[in-house]
Amino acid sequence: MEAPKSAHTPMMAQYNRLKADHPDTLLFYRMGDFYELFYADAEKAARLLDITLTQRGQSAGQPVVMAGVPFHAVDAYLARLIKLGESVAICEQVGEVGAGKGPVERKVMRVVTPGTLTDAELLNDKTESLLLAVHAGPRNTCGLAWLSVTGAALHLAECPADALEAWIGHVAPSELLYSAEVTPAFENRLKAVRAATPVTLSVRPAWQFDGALGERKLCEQLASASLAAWGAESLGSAHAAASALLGYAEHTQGRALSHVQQLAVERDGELIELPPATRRNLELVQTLRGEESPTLFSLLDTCMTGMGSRLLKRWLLSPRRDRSQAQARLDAIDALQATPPGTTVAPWRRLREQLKNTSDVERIAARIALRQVRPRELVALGLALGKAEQFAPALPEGAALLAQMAAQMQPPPGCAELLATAIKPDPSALVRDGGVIATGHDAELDELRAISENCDDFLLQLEVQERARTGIPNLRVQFNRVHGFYIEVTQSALAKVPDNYRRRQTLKNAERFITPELKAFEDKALSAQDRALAREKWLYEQLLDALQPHVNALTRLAGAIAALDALCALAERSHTLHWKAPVFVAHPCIEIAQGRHPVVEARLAEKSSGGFIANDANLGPQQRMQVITGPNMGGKSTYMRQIAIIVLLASIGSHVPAAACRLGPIDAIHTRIGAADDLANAQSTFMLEMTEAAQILHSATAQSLVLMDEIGRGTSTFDGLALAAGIAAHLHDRTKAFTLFATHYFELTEFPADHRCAVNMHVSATESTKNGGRDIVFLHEMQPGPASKSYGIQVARLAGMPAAVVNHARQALEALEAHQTEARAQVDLFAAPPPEAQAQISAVESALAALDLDAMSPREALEALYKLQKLNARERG
Ligand SMILES: Nc1ncnc2c1ncn2[C@@H]1O[C@H](COP(=O)(O)OP(=O)(O)OP(=O)(O)O)[C@@H](O)[C@H]1O
Repeated sequence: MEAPKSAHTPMMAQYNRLKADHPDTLLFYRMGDFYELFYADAEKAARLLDITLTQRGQSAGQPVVMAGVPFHAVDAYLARLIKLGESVAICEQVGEVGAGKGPVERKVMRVVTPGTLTDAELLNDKTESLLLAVHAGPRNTCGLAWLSVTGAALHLAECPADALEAWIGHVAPSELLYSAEVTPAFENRLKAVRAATPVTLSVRPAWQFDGALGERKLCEQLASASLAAWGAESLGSAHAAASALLGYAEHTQGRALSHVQQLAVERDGELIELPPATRRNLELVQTLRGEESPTLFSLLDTCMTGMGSRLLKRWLLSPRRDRSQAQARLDAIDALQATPPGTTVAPWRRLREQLKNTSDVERIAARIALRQVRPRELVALGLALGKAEQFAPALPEGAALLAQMAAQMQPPPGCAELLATAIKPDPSALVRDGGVIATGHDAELDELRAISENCDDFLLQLEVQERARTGIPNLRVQFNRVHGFYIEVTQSALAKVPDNYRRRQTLKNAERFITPELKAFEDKALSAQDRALAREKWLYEQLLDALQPHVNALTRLAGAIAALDALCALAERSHTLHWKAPVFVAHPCIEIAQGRHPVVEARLAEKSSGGFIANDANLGPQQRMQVITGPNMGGKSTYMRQIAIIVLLASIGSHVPAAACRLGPIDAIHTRIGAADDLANAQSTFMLEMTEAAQILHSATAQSLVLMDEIGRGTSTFDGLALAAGIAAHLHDRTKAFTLFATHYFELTEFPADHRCAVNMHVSATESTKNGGRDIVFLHEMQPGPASKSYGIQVARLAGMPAAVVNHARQALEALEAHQTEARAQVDLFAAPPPEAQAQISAVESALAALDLDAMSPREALEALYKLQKLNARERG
């Protein structure tokens, strides 16, 4: 019976079933050599990838709209879609073609999403792609759980609900999961995060955020009976987030993440706070224009491996308040820099040579666990294991951290040998092409290969034999992939062809034949090839099984190599850029001798445009605030930023660009610099400026470093000045943070006069003798005291302002200055505001407070209530 017109074709019915399981994901449906997309997916893909949209045939009475990409180029298309924040479900043909009646069996093998990437082609070597799940828990706390699918550690944290954005900023995920049942207000906050940073939001069903399930899954993952060893047993909200996180990661990979066996719990208050504004303003990993270089990280990262770069970036963005870890790294750098007696080369140099070309053991280990590893990666892993054996003996003694790493540097026993004997030294890229398993690893495979390899000998022998038998001297016995084996005879010799030759193919000048003997050989050879390929696939799976027990040790080894690489890079940077070790002290201070801004210094060196002028900075209990004045372009921002960067570098355990540095405890680095309209959040420059300043005033403490650059400039002069004065006073009197306060308001140079922990500093500049003293020369030196002039007009002249405008401005300035001196009212900008009126306490309230309720009998309580009522009536007249 014919199917009704309204029914889908069997293939489209299969497609629809698969698509129903992945409604929000583009479905790549494998058809032969193409991945096809249908209907709305096809339209979307055509738009995003600029591929052709076609219509073919009909299903359910409708034309089938489709678009496709060739399977061999799929990685490039995936990369583009992922970059645009899309997710893709990859559906493969898993059944035998032509085995059954309907379409070949298909299955979604994995889902590629921005936060769960595993393919080397899609991942950036130096950047982790993180998946974060957030859960709005009870009592105003949020649970967070995050991981990198190609890493070994799962992270948990709980934070107050209002700190969620800061935590998301700290984790910087590529993809964020949240429950379908969060409140609209919560969802709006996440959407605001997405507007400001490139993160894909993925909504998951509410039941997946289940605390009990999460705890169970975590225990399973860590092979532990409880989470107590990690101090994570009571983090219910984080468990709920972990449940969704692991569920989703497993769903995308189509299997459990057996390699994730480490847990790290991050607690509020352990890290030095680096709010997103600070990361941005200090250009830590991205320039203000959004580029990857020049940044502090691009300057710092001379790591030899991707693992090292990723770890160094993590160190840079997660400095700890407790300095023991930083001190351990500093000790390790010392040991790496000390040239051992009897040698001339510092250990870091030799180790960096050895680290060169070491493959990404961390990601390869994860891909082994996920069974996605490619043959060539296994060869690279084998080479890395060989190298790893040399690292531990080359590590210098005397640093606890290095000793700890040496213990983890032992490659898992037997792993290198297994790889060397199982995989060919130069295997094909893909297992399905064959030529992957080494000769001698499996007798059956060797035998099957021998049959096809002996082919050449057999064909030669047959050729000699048939030439002799037929008397055709140019007869050839050959093979091609399409037609198999054949005997080729030219037209002129056809008369001599024996009876047992069967015609196989006619060409222009020749005929091709087959004989029963050749046919028998063909069957054997071809089936041997097929069987060899199937055997190789099976052996590869066996090899992956055999490698599973090594995954844990490989991951530990990868962590140790990455740490060694990052430490050697820090040692190299310190040597090349003449940095010095900081010293941590317990009392509050930031003391820097001859500090430099490393990125500006490098840029000046590149352009050979003069040396960088180093400057001291001294902040301590008696001098908590510097009010910094000086001309535009004088170097105020550079000076302030360099102090923050030196503090940060010291806090991660790096040497610093200074002659010396002593650093007391630091809990946060806050910055309010520059003014860029936040169009995405529809905030004006001034609004943004005030929002950021308000956040700083709320969260900074006496152990925070605060950079305020030209606060108040986004509004009228009086408003701006008044606000700047108020903010300075708050930071000085209440917050007591270490504050660098750069300003163009000269009035603020009076601030230190009656604020004893503030001092004036200025960047020096002078007028050149050329051009009638009208040009300015920046000296970039920080000097005590306020600046004498602002030189705005000279800077404008330097910038190429037309002479007429400059002259006009100069005259106007003279007039303004004369007027201001006469009319300046004596306003005390910094006078404390009158105390807020104390609310009067009523007689009823004080009587109520005086009652000792626990000591009263019910009767006494009733009497007291009558009295209070009477009192209230009297008070109200
Ligand atoms: N210490 C220094 N040594 C050498 N060059 C410097 C130094 N500090 C700053 N510069 C140079 O001066 C330029 C301007 O510096 P910076 O932006 O810090 O000035 P500014 O005083 O903050 O200016 P504005 O008030 O306009 O923001 C820098 O880009 C750099 O090239």
